[in-house]
Amino acid sequence: MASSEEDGGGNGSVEEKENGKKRSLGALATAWLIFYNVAMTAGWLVLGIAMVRFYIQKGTHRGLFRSVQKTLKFFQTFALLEVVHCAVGIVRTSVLVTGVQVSSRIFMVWFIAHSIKQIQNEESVILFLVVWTVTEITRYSFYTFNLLNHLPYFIKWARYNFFIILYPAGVAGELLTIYAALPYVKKTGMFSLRLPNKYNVSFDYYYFLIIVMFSYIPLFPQLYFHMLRQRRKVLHGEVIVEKDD
Ligand SMILES: CCCCCCCCCCCCC[C@@H](O)CC(=O)SCCNC(=O)CCNC(=O)[C@H](O)C(C)(C)COP(=O)(O)OP(=O)(O)OC[C@H]1O[C@@H](n2cnc3c(N)ncnc32)[C@H](O)[C@@H]1OP(=O)(O)O
Repeated sequence: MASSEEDGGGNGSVEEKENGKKRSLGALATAWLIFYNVAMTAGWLVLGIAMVRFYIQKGTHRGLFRSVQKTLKFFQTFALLEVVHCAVGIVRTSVLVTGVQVSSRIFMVWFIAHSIKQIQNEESVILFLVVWTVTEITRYSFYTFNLLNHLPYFIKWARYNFFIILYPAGVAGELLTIYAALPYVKKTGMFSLRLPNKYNVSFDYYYFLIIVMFSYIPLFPQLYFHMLRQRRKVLHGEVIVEKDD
């Protein structure tokens, strides 16, 4: 998975550097991105406030996922547009990096937390929810202020430092949640297709989940090192020289 610098990408501000020159992002694209990022910041803020209020009022995490799930599903699914942004080139980040990040989140929301009610009260669900919320409030406000050319340093700092802890914590929450789902999936055979059937195809969701868990081993470091490279570039001004080949 190439880094965005290696792709020649990794830029979505009003003015983009291209081959050493500055390139203006169209007014329409900029306006859309500002709208998108403001909406996403607001959405994740609403989610964060709802979680804090729930915990203060009820004094427990039980029922928290259920109470915030509509907002979570809406805004996390809306993030599919990020892959579109990369694909159409208004945000020059790698489609692959963004695709892995967004699809793993969509998978967690719809095919794990939504589909398996029995695991919704696990502490690990709250762990990834809190981690995602802090990450996304920081990330979308970073993009918004960056597009407006008024980026406070502490937001930039938070964007490129919080992930050092939050990424492994989020991954731990996600993996523990999938792990907690395994016995239920095995017992019920959900989303599985057994032979014989008219399609002559068999699929076992239980083993699929185990493969997904193992796929974190090669994929997560790629995302983490991508962010470390972004951090070096943005906070320390390091230029990553493209290879000729
Ligand atoms: C079907 C089953 C699939 C199962 C797959 C299983 C494998 C899963 C392995 C992966 C595990 C992931 C786990 C994960 O979910 C856990 C967490 O998220 S924990 C929380 C911590 N996470 C993070 O901090 C990362 C959050 N995500 C991201 O940051 C991005 O999604 C990522 C693509 C990883 C990196 O983003 P990007 O490359 O864009 O980096 P930058 O933020 O530095 O941006 C680069 C430039 O692009 C501009 N940009 C990007 N997006 C926008 C936007 N929306 N609006 C405007 N501009 C944008 C940005 O400003 C930068 O421009 P510039 O260089 O000018 O500053």
